[in-house]
Amino acid sequence: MSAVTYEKYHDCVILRINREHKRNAVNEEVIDKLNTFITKAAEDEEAAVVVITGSGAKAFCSGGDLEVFGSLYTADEAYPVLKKMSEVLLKLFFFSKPTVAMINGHAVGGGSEIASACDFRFAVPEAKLGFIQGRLGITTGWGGSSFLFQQFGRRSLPLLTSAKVYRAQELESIGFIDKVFKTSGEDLMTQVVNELHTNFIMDRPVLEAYKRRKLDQINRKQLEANVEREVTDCAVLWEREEHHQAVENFFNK
Ligand SMILES: CCCC(=O)SCCNC(=O)CCNC(=O)[C@H](O)C(C)(C)COP(=O)(O)OP(=O)(O)OC[C@H]1O[C@@H](n2cnc3c(N)ncnc32)[C@H](O)[C@@H]1OP(=O)(O)O
Repeated sequence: MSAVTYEKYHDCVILRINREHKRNAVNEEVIDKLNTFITKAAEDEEAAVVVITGSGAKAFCSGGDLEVFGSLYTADEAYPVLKKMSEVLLKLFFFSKPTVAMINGHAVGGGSEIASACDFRFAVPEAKLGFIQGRLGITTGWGGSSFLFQQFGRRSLPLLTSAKVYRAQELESIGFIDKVFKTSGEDLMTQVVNELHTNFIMDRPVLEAYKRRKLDQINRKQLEANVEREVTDCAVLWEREEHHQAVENFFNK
C-alpha cells in the first residue's frame, strides 16, 4: 500500500499517511507522496477542502521516522532531509484552499509541525499533541514553529519550550485545536465531512477567496526566510550527542 493515499469524500480530499505500524512516521516516501498529492489536490476542481490525517486509531503522525532520520548524523546530512520536508509544509501552508489536520491520535514531533501548517485542526477526544523535539535535543525543523508563530502568535512559545504532550481538550481551550469531536471510531471521516458541511460554506471559489485573504496578510518571503533559519538551527543541533542519545533511548526503551 502507498505510504500516503488520496481519497475523495464528496468535495473533500483526504490525504492519509498510511504507516500505522510506525505510528505514521514520516519517511522519504511520505514526503514525496505528500508533495505529489498536494499538487494533485490543488488541481482537483471538485476539491473544496483538503484534510490530512493518519491511518489507524493511535496516531496522526509520530514525526520523522527515527530509523531513517536516526541514520543521519551530522548537520550536513540532516539539513537536506529537513529542508525537503520543510518545502512540502511550506507548500501546504500556502495551499490555495483551506486545509484541516484531522488529529486521530498522537501528533508528536514532526506530527505537530504538520498540524501547525494547516489552517484548521480537528481532533478525536483521545488525541494528544506535543512539540517534543526539545526532549530529543533538537527543535522543530520542518517549519513547524514558524507556522505556529504565524498562526498562534505569542501563545506559541510555551508550547515549544515546554516540549510537553497536551491533551486535545487543553489545546481546544487555548484555541490551537478548533474542534474536538465527541467520539472517535470508524465513522471519523463522516464526522469530518459533516462538520465541514455544517460549519463551512462548501463553495470552492468562496473558500479559495477567503484563503487568499488569509495569505494576503502574510509576508511570504519573510516566512520562507524564517523557515530556512529554523531548518538550519535544527540541523546544527542535530549532530549533538544529546540528540543521538535520545534517539537511541527510544529504540532501547
Ligand atoms: C525531523 C523530525 C523531527 C521529529 O519528528 S523528532 C520526534 C520524533 N518522534 C518521536 O520521538 C516519537 C516517537 N514515538 C512515540 O513517542 C510513540 O511511538 C507514540 C507516537 C507516542 C505512540 O506510542 P504507542 O502507541 O505506545 O506506540 P509505540 O511507541 O509502541 O510504537 C509502535 C511502533 O512504532 C514505532 N515508532 C513509533 N514512532 C516512531 C518513529 N517516529 N519512528 C520510527 N518508528 C516509530 C515503534 O518503534 C514501534 O515499533 P515496533 O512495533 O516496536 O517495531
